[in-house]
Amino acid sequence: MKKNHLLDPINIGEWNLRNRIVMAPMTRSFADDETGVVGPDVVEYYRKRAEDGIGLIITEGINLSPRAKGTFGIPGLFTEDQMTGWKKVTDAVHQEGGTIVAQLWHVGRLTHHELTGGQPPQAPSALKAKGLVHRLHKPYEMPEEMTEGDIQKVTEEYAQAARNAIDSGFDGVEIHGAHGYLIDQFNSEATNCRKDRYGRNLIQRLTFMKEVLASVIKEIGAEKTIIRFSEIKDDLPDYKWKDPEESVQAFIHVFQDVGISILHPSTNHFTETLVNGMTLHELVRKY
Ligand SMILES: Cc1cc2nc3c(=O)[nH]c(=O)nc-3n(C[C@H](O)[C@H](O)[C@H](O)COP(=O)(O)O)c2cc1C
Repeated sequence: MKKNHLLDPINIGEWNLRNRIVMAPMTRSFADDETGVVGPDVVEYYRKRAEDGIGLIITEGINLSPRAKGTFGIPGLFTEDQMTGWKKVTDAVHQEGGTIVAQLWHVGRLTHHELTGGQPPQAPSALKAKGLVHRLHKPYEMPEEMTEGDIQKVTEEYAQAARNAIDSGFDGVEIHGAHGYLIDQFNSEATNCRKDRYGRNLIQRLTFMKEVLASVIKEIGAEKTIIRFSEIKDDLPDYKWKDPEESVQAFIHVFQDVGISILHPSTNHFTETLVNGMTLHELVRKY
């Protein structure tokens, strides 16, 4: 009989995981909405998952700045109080023998000024998302097109949030590059019509993701960094990569260029887009 390795230890990056069970990132909206600080309920939530034996916990998406926030109750990693809150979570998980990484999230255009302290949403291009803001139930607003200065600032915020994660006791970070949020808005031709070096064609659209990854890796190292990416955009359910094989190849080239090797493809909804009979995971493995 073929041996099942699910409960065998495995080394990934810098982590010696006790088994191969990974908890997917899941937004819980448990944080104090005003401060983005997590409380004892969040400590207990993650402690329990570690006690239950999960090998690697990837947290819910965490805001890297006030402007990154897309709905109510999302925690942050950009103030001292937020870091103090997370330190209690990471201590509790480590006491249970677990490993935990922080998923860093910026929603880009998928928000509203009522959620971001009065600031308008920002995005690669001034293209408004269809539909209503999650739980605010108001239409999305026209985002501000980011200048090169804005792009530089947000890139630095990713690196700072990654540093804050390590200083709060996390074992690493996952960069949320999937599901139609800011990085994905740069990656996709549906949401990026820039004419500068961040747009124009597939390779250049991936420049923002590449620079974010490079700045995070410079700050904390590639051995502590995961990238999540996907085809599906929550706000554009019918969107499909025009040429999935070309897209996956371009993504993998970026990952190789910056030296990141811990990949988290989100296969949610990819199943209809089998390429030559291959799933997204098989395609990723091919390149
Ligand atoms: C309640 C809920 C919240 C989620 N929040 C996030 C999130 O914060 N970040 C993220 O990358 N994915 C998020 N997801 C997607 C999950 O990580 C996962 O990809 C999805 O449930 C599909 O599962 P599968 O990948 O096993 O098919 C969320 C899913 C659920 C059900």
